[in-house]
Amino acid sequence: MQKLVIQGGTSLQGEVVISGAKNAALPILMAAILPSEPVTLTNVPALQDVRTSLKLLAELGVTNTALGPNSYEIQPQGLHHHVASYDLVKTMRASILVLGPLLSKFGEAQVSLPGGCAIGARPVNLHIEGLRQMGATITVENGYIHAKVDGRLRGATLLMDMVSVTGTENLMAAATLADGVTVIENAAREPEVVDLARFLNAMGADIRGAGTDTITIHGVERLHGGSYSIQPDRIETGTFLVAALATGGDVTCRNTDPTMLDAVLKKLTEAGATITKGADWIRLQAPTRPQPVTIVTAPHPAFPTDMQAQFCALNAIADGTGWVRETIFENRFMHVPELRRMGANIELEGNTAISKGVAELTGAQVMCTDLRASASLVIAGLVAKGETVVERIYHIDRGYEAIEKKLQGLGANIQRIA
Ligand SMILES: CC(=O)N[C@H]1[C@@H](OP(=O)(O)OP(=O)(O)OC[C@H]2O[C@@H](n3ccc(=O)[nH]c3=O)[C@H](O)[C@@H]2O)O[C@H](CO)[C@@H](O)[C@@H]1O
Ligand SMILES: C=C(OP(=O)(O)O)C(=O)O
Repeated sequence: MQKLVIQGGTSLQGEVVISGAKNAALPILMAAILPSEPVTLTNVPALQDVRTSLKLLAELGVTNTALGPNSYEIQPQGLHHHVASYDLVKTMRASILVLGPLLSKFGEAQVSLPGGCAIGARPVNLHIEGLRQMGATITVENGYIHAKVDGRLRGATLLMDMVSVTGTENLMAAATLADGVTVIENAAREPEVVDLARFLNAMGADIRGAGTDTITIHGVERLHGGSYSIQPDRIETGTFLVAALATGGDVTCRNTDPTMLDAVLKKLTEAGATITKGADWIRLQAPTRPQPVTIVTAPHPAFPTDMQAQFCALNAIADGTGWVRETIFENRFMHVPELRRMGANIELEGNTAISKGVAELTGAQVMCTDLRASASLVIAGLVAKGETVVERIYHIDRGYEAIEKKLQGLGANIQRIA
């Protein structure tokens, strides 16, 4: 199994180009089933999750042609199969995003239940309830969701019990081809929901209100083909900025969008960073040592759960005591015991990680448990004295394109070894 080997202690300097967003690319790839003509997607990040999505689509008959390392033509005309198998779904929870588009376009979908993962149980009851309200018959048997609809889905008013990002995306995508008007209330406001709406509208859908908590979708008979560029990854951007701050560096992220990162930039500033920004770039200049910060994760526009592990690594070396409270997932502190192995002084009290910053972390052999936990270990390794070996990096490859190459470009001493 591949590992990352990091010699810590170098401050990151220079420029890094941010990739397209994983969490925008995945719903858009699944929604590319919906149009009746080919769709060209650009700025698609080269990630394991994207490769899994393309494989899942291919099994349904939706083939693709790579037009370059980050662009694909998706051919939805071949859709002829309706089963998303456990073998693929178990490697990528976001496979659930195929449910709404497949049911809406094909009239039938059989999708393996994704099950829980390292960060929490992550049920999909809201996805299922919403589709039922739109007229689908859904049963769960033998670990699979079996969904069917006679004719088209029907527009409905869907009040979401909780804010769910992929729940909102699944229902919004399904509603584009439904008969009538669908209103999603208490919708997720994440920028990735907005990117999906923009994509679907570019293919002829009629979606209004994405980015607010009420989204209205007027169903249309068909979607056409076209081209779309995936938005930049705000979480990758935030991760590089935290790495820059933790290492006392000076880094500019290019091809990004500062407007999606307000909560993260606020916390970086509180930690002592000087932030400057333009339309598509953000520069971070670090102080000698970061100040501790307090963070409460919550749905957008509040602080994103996908950035809390990275800030745990930052608090670990800050000049004082800080804390991070996780309110979205029940088990998202798997990085804490690993950070402790590197000398961090972090206590867990319920859903809060309280960190007394230490002057120095020391390199160690550590193990990734999930995607963002992996990012926090890489950040800690960049700061630590000596060598850090990060194992099980298949987690990191799900969501960070060429992470070691990008960090090498900023001067880090990091190698991928087989
Ligand atoms: C591919 C993708 O975009 N993944 C993101 C998405 O995950 P994902 O869409 O899976 O996360 P949700 O927004 O759905 O989850 C929020 C909370 O709602 C709960 N819930 C969700 C659905 C449901 O049917 N029932 C239910 O109880 C979840 O267990 C969790 O506690 O949003 C999360 C929260 O910003 C991010 O961490 C993930 O990176
Ligand atoms: C939790 C994440 O992703 P997923 O929902 O794909 O597991 C993430 O991107 O941090």
